[in-house]
Amino acid sequence: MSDPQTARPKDVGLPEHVLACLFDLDGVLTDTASVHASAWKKMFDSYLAERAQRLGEAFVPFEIATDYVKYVDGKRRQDGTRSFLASRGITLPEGDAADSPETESVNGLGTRKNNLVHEMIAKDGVTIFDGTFRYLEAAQAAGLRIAVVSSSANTAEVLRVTGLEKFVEARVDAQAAIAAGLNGKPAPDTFIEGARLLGVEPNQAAVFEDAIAGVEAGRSGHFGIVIGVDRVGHAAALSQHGADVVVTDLAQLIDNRA
Ligand SMILES: O=P(O)(O)OC[C@H]1O[C@@H](O)[C@H](O)[C@@H](O)[C@@H]1O
Repeated sequence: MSDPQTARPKDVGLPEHVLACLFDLDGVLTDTASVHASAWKKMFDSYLAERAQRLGEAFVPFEIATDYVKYVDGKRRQDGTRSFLASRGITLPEGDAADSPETESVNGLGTRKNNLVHEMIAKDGVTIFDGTFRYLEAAQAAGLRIAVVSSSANTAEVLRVTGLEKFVEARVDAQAAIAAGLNGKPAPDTFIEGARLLGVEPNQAAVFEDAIAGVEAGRSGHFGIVIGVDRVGHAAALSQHGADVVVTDLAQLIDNRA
């Protein structure tokens, strides 16, 4: 349990009642939202092109600026797949986790995309944003507890290859959420679980999110503060959907504090 007497949340630009930080991973701590976005585009474009040809329809590509941000970003893999397909009026069978990448199912398309993510990470590694280490070190020094709450099934791997795992006291990822029967973002369940694991109430925790589904989860869970992290120029949408404050890098919270 964090000690309210010794925690100094002001040092990292957070309100005094905040005792813990719940960080999303992709797009907040690591530049992996862009990796996911490219993999989604590659997978959906190849699927949509093949489908259009088969059905004699026009091919309308997947757009990162609109389709990814609106339907996929921040959600669990299957939820993102289903949500984008629904926006195009396409319904596919769910299938299951064992589906091969060739299977025309929600899980099969998800596997195709996941294979691309693994190829990209193996080839190019993972980039960490400028302010990430500085902010995590400062948050730790300020006595704040730290959890990562991500929809990605690749969370543990990304934390390991980046060396960020040493900061993380609790992790709620796709596997943990599914095992515990928690709803994915935009439901607040996974952030509530992160707060619970750190021994704080939701209103004593700050949520850090770059995705619309994520700030919506922060708002509906009544957390202490929701910090929107805008890496792609969607600050207005983050504010509209639940961010109390929007920054373009975590270090701004230290540099611009009152
Ligand atoms: O396919 P994964 O690694 O389980 O990730 C699912 C989702 O995880 C989220 O963290 C990302 O914002 C999404 O872009 C991604 O699609």
